[in-house]
Amino acid sequence: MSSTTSTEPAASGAAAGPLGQIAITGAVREYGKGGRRVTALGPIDLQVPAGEFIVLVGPSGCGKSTLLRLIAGFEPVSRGSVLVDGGPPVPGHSAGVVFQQPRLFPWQTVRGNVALALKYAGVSRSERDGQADALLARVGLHGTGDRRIWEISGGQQQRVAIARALAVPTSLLLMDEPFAALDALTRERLQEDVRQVSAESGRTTVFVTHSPDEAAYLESRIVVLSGRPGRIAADLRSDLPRTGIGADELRETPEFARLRAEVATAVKAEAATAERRDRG
Ligand SMILES: Nc1ncnc2c1ncn2[C@@H]1O[C@H](COP(=O)(O)OP(=O)(O)OP(=O)(O)O)[C@@H](O)[C@H]1O
Repeated sequence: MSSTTSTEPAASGAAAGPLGQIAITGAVREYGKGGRRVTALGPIDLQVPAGEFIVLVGPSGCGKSTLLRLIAGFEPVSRGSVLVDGGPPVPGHSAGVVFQQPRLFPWQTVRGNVALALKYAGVSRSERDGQADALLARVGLHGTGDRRIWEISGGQQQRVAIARALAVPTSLLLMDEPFAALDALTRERLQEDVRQVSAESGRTTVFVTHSPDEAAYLESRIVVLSGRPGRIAADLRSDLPRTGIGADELRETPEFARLRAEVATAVKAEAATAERRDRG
């Protein structure tokens, strides 16, 4: 992906604290009412310094997406607090979010999809197309602005979704299994690119995945959640070499294999514990 753009994350309002910092304290999310109340997540305590890239993994249904929605401000906490840049997150403003499905507007062009996000971010009409093209170039889609959504591949659609998330003027990027529906080759290319985009933009990034391989490839801080209600079971950090080494070469190192196995073992152990508990 190209690093040439003038669209850098902007300050997200008057909130105090370093831009992109996430502070989660005793956060719990419950669903339902009365006797049917279910704790889906927590309590969670998690600090993510500004500019850090963390990967969230855990058994199915443990609350990974719920945690992301709390950080995005799409849902409130039932107890505890989630602060972004020192204040409560504001939905649509505190974070750029990429979902498993690109969720693009099919009646808009590729450029139009990104320009719409820029419109909501308050960018003037005269600047939108230029900034949209710069963001598209940044995610490897130079020259595709006039194409229709149905004319581009699934991988390219997900790149448009990333460009759209980068259009949100915040220092936080949240990604919820964004590559799960893509073929292996496209997925690997996008993994490489997302690491680069995140590093170039300096955004704090929280990336949810089911895949131990993806987790190990993407980052050195991997947070493993337990089975429901999701709590932090492990906060793994590795010193895997990540600069001056190609993706294939990295995947062939014994350190990478060890980290991938460590993540897989931790997730399997949490899933087994949750299963035993659910069976009573
Ligand atoms: N709106 C809701 N109402 C009731 N329960 C919900 C709601 N959203 C999520 N849940 C429950 O909360 C739990 C956590 O769901 P969540 O989707 O966050 O898990 P996840 O780890 O992202 O799952 P997966 O890996 O399968 O995508 C699940 O048991 C789910 O059924």
